[in-house]
Parts: sequence; structure tokens; C-alpha cells
Amino acid sequence: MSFKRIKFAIIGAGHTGTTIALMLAQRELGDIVLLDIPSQENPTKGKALDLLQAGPVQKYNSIIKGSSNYEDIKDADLVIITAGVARKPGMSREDLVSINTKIIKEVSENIAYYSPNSYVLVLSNPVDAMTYVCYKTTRFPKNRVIGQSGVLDTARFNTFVAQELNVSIEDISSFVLGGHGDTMVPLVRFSYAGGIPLERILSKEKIDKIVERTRNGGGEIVQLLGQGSAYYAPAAAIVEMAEAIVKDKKRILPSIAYLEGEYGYQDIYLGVPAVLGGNGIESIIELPLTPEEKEGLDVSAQAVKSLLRLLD
Ligand SMILES: NC(=O)C1=CN([C@@H]2O[C@H](COP(=O)(O)OP(=O)(O)OC[C@H]3O[C@@H](n4cnc5c(N)ncnc54)[C@H](O)[C@@H]3O)[C@@H](O)[C@H]2O)C=CC1
Ligand SMILES: O=C([O-])CC(=O)C(=O)O
Repeated sequence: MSFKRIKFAIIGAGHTGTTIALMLAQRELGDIVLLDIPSQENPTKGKALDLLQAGPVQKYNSIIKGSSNYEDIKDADLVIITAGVARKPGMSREDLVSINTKIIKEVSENIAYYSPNSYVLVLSNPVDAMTYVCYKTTRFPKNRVIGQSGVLDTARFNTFVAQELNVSIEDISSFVLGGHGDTMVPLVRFSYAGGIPLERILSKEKIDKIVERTRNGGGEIVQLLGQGSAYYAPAAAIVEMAEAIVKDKKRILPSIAYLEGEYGYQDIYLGVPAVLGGNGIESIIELPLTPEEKEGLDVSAQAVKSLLRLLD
């Protein structure tokens, strides 16, 4: 027997895709194929070569290749989907549903054909619905198709709490559940600063403001950028999930998972706490929610369900 290097494929070599490639390489998690559409072949090869040439300086050994040919993702272990269109100021993530559904279907068909045993992490928006499309198209088992939203939303919440308290981000822990949109549910009751419940050290008004800013976290950056959306924190979030899987870390991370009765929902992808390890989503943790929290999650699930109905 011999040990083998992990092969990542990133579909979509735009802002998030290339940043993810850099972060995967910086952690030396494996080799990377960056794939984009044929009209972007040369820029994709250029980005990959540039990333490869950062290796000798940063001392990473990852091999990074750019391509527009799906043959190159053959037998990838973990595929990350960032292909598609990002929103512009004034748009919601949901406005991207029809254009990105077409793209995710095509991408997922190719993943199923060329990397039938892979684990898939989805970033493209609206991400709850796009993860569902990927699951239905690849027909992979549910533990192998996972979406990213909660790690990012939680990171935003933690950033704002640390800023407000003027303490280290290292000591903040919290949890954001639900869909990746205005209806996401930051669980204040499960949020702590240095082990102290947040509600003990921040006023309700301040917490409410942080919750609101978190819900609008992506939109705030879209407005500031003027074109495109966030990519550094989203890339960091998905790399955290990828690392949990390829290193079988069994991290408890908020993940967009397929639900079959958990939290009372059926046939939906939604952000819930999950154990991420070598088998992808290894289990879903069902927290006992207060009626108010459950109501918030219901609203979020309904918003995702109405998007899924549009797909039909
Ligand atoms: N779930 C989350 O938390 C987040 C989701 N996103 C979403 O991720 C997606 C990508 O964002 P960015 O990288 O900033 O956009 P970008 O526009 O910089 O890159 C997207 C890339 O996808 C490529 N692409 C388009 N159609 C393709 C196809 N059929 N096959 C392969 N590649 C294709 C484009 O050529 C482009 O290079 C967007 O939908 C965005 O809304 C972004 C940040 C956070
Ligand atoms: O806001 C967007 O469109 C991109 C995204 O999902 C985020 O940054 O949370």
C-alpha cells in the first residue's frame, strides 16, 4: 500500500475559486485543478501558474493546474463548486437562481461522470438551493454533497461581537443556523465570549444590531465592492470545511445538509450543526430550540422551500 496525495477540483476560477486554491495550498491540503469555461481557459491557466509560483516563496508543495477540460478533474477526491454568477448591488442572492441552476446542473453532471466517488462542497448562490440541485443531479449520497454558509455567517457574527467587546476573536464562539439569506438564524443563546454567555455581557439592543448586521453581512460587502461579492472570508470558510473532511477531523460546523426529518423538515438543504469528517456529513446535531428560535428557523426553511419550488 502507498499513501496518496489528495486531489481537489475547484469548478469556477473566479474570485472565490482562486482564493480557495491559495488557501488550500497554503495549508498543503493537496493538489488542485482549477477549472473554468473554455473561453476562460488561458486566464485560468495563468491564475494556476501564478499560484504555483507562490509555492517556492510560501513553501507549499501543492501542484496547481488550470484547465477547461473536465478530463483533468478525473477521480478528484473533493470538488468545490464556485461556478456561476455573483450578485451586484441591489440584487438578492435569490435573483441568481435561474442562471446559476443551469450552471450547477451542467457542472454537477460532469462531476458525477468524472469524479463519481468525490465529496462535493457547494458555494455558488443561492447556496441552499444550489446544493439541492447538485445533490439531485449527481445523485450522490447525501453525506457527500454539502453546502457552505454557516461557517461564514458565524465568522461574521463573531467578528462583530469581538469588535463590540474589543476582545480577541479567538474567545468568541457562536452558531448561525438556517438558510444563507436575510432569514438566517444566529443562535444568541448558544453564543459565548470567553465562556460567558453573550446575553450576560452585551445589551439586547447591541446584540440585535449584531444579528441584523450579520444577516446583511454579504450585502454590506456587495454594496462596498460595487461589483461582485465577498471572497476572502467565504474562501476561508469553505477551506475550513474541506480540511475537516480530508483530515477526518470530526469538527462540529454549521453546514448546509440534506434533511430527512431533522428539525421537522423533509427534502430540503438547510444550514444545521453537523459533524464533518472523513465521511462528509457524519451526523446532524439536533439542538433543542425555543419556540422563538424554531419559528425563525421555520421562516428560513420556508424561504428555501419557495426557491426549491421555482426549480420545478
Ligand atoms: N455560499 C456563500 O457563502 C458564498 C457564495 N458565493 C457565490 O459563489 C459564486 C462565485 O462567486 P465569485 O467567485 O465571487 O464569482 P466570480 O464571477 O469571480 O467567479 C465565478 C466563475 O465561475 C465561472 N463559470 C461560470 N459558468 C461556469 C461553468 N458553466 N463552468 C465552470 N465555470 C463557470 C466564471 O467564468 C467565473 O470565473 C457566486 O454565485 C456567489 O454568489 C460567494 C461568496 C459566499
Ligand atoms: O453576498 C453574496 O452575494 C455572497 C455571499 O453569499 C456572502 O458573502 O455571504
